[in-house]
Amino acid sequence: MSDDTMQLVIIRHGQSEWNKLNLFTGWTDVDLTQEGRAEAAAGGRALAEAGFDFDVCYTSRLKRAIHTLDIVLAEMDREWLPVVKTWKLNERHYGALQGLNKADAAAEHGEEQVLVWRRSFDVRPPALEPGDERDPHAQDMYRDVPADELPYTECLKDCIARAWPYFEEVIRPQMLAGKRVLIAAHGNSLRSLVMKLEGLTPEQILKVNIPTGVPLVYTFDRDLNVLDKHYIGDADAIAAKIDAVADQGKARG
Ligand SMILES: O=C(O)[C@@H](CO)OP(=O)(O)O
Repeated sequence: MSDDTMQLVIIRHGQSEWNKLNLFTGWTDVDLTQEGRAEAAAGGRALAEAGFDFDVCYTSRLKRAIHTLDIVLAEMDREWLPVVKTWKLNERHYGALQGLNKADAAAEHGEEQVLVWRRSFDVRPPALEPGDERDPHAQDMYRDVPADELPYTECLKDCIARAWPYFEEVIRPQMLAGKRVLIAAHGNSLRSLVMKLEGLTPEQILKVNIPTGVPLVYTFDRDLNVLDKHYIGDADAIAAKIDAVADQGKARG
């Protein structure tokens, strides 16, 4: 890579237990399935085989992303790299939908409504009630976060409002300093970054689905203009994975 370009690799966690069950997940801290661990390992091997290396890694506070990163780094023999875990890269909070089956929700409320909840830019899912057992205010993992910053629900716009400033203030300076950055995060926290990095409109981001466990490589100039973007892996298999994510919101046929 020449001095006037910057590299960023992002990877969505591998299949989680609730991806497998097709449940709205958000901030629910579920682990990877065996298939999810295998996806993460394949992603790590693909990065190693393509000659990628990193200087610093970022992930969320949720174990499905943390474990994905651990597995990727193990495959690359880079377990010693610094890793920053931040709630700002957590999945979008899915409010009171967390734990509901997406296909059941489509059967009950209609596929259009589920598409709005899943992919609209600025419509929030129904919020958690304060005191709900899923309320992040009551969870040890967020005890250092100011209470007024913790959500009861989030639309993509809300997720961008926390994830993008973190990228701008923390990650971008690392890239400008020449550090090669790897981010392991979630479908919608990564869609937040993709929307801003690529300057997409709300209509364009609606159609963007990120496959599990596949590294996505960006090359930028120093002003963060995208020069190149590509997934690493078999194009047909990746397209099938992207379609599978889009289809999760359909009622069972
Ligand atoms: O349930 C979730 O938290 C997300 C990611 O798995 O799902 P969706 O793709 O429906 O936004």
